[in-house]
Amino acid sequence: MPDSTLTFAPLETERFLLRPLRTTDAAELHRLVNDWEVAKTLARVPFPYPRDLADDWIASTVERIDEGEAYHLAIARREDDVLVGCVGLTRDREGRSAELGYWVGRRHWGQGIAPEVAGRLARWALANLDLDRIVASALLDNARSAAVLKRIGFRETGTGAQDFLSRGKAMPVRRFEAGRADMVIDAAPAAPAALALPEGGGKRILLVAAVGLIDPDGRVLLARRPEGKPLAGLWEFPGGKVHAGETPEAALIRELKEELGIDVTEACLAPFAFASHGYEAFHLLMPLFLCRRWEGVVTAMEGQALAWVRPQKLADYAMPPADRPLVALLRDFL
Ligand SMILES: Nc1nc2c([nH]c(=O)n2[C@@H]2O[C@H](COP(=O)(O)OP(=O)(O)OP(=O)(O)O)[C@@H](O)[C@H]2O)c(=O)[nH]1
Repeated sequence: MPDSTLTFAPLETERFLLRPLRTTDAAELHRLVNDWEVAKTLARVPFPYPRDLADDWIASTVERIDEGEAYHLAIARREDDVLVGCVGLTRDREGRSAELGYWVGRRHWGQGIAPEVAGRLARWALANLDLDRIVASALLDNARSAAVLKRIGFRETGTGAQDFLSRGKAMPVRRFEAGRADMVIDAAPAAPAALALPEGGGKRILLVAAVGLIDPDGRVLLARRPEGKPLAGLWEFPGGKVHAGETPEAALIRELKEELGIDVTEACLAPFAFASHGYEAFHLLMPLFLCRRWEGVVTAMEGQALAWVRPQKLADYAMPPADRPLVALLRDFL
């Protein structure tokens, strides 16, 4: 888990690297943020901004990344590591939510930096931290920031008031929110297993084969959907779409080799139950097999997080809505 600055792998975007701040960023950070045009839009930044505060702030961001509490990162140009601003996320563990914020130095405005970096951090967070939603706010008269949030998938939820350190008073703000469904980049699943459209229209049926792999201790394998896929960050049973001309068993054997590097035979796949669930863009039909025997070592071939989970603990993992009935059945059966 990227919970430490030692192990926190910088996030890449097309033009920038989002990396932990360093002590050597302090002078440039101070130069960029000690600017009324920037500070006046930020709730937690004083103006004027004392030079020492840059050092203290950088030290605190490093600590908070290590503790997994907040991820305030430098926006650094990939070609020359020049600092152009900051983007950050502060967690509220109880609410399974986090607050997104960002600023870009005035000399770097007009290049579309904010949507590029804020979108990347929000997608990363939903895929890798145990969050269900991200919130953000923009000053009522900051149309530019509101447009950034809308562009990356945030929905406007209302208005409110927030204390602004730079202004020394509470200011009216517009509030925004995004969950997994909002951040999806590629909402429509690829076509392969689309069965014919039902007469009279309606949603197409997507056939997906999945498996409950069970280890000798009776634990079930869950895999986390990686960033970039719909529902990123949710835990699911390994598997995938059934391609045209494939049986569910053949699809599963192929997917288990591709995703987990293991060999499974059809004889070891026992039909167990199925999920039938209406998503917005399609209706999912998903047979779930159980499997206790395979060859090879379970390996995250696509870098996805994996977890062997006791049946009673399955409910602690956020899973796609289609899986809920399957979890209950598994818990009773195992
Ligand atoms: N494998 C799997 N998919 C599930 C589960 N529950 C569930 O709703 N799904 C849905 O079934 C669909 C599976 O598609 P996928 O994108 O994983 O299929 P795939 O591996 O072929 O992906 P790819 O087309 O990106 O290669 C997704 O829409 C996913 O959200 C589950 O427990 N396991």
